[in-house]
Amino acid sequence: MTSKTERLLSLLNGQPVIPVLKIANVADAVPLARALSRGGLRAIEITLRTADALEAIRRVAAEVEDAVVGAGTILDAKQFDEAAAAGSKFIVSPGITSQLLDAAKGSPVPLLPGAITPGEIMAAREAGLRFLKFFPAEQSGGIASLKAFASPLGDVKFCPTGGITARNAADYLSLPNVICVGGSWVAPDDLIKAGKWDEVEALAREASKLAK
Ligand SMILES: O=C(O)C(=O)C[C@H](O)[C@H](O)COP(=O)(O)O
Repeated sequence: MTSKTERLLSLLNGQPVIPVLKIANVADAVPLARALSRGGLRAIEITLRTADALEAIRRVAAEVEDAVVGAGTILDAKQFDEAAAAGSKFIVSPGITSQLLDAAKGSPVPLLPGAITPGEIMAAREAGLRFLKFFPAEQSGGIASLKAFASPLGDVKFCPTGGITARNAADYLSLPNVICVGGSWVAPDDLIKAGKWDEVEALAREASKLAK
């Protein structure tokens, strides 16, 4: 374990599921983060896939004390810096580039980059990272691939994301090299749009009970 990995793991604090959020309307950010937090999912990933994402991160960081807000879909160093400046406690990327690794090296905010191949995992390892996102998980061999990594790349742990749902999350979490999973199923677009925060809270509560 390197110190950066330890810092990231301590932020996630054993949470089995990281909600991956797409916030179309910035007014939804705070009530959504509160609902997830009430349901036991304090660490959340707000993806930079909408125009309001950075403002959503700012608001959650400022207004939702219980939340540990991270930024997702970070593709380059500029976005890394903007997301960190907005108050992100951690940064998630679908992949890994040397520019991103450089940005993370110069920042106290830990990076969870995506990796799929042994070469990508080894590049992240060389940069001192021992905890990676495995994305897109289901489309990239899923559980079978993660099992195959366990022996040759045994000191690296994963947060599989992409295609994970309430149906298969427990199977991923049962793997020794999986620490948590990421997914959007706990905060579906239709519930956010309708402001059904109690239903989001119920989905979060169910997810937070999954054993790791
Ligand atoms: O934007 C990113 O950085 C991503 O990582 C993509 C998300 O992880 C997936 O969109 C979540 O996948 P689903 O749970 O299958 O919806």
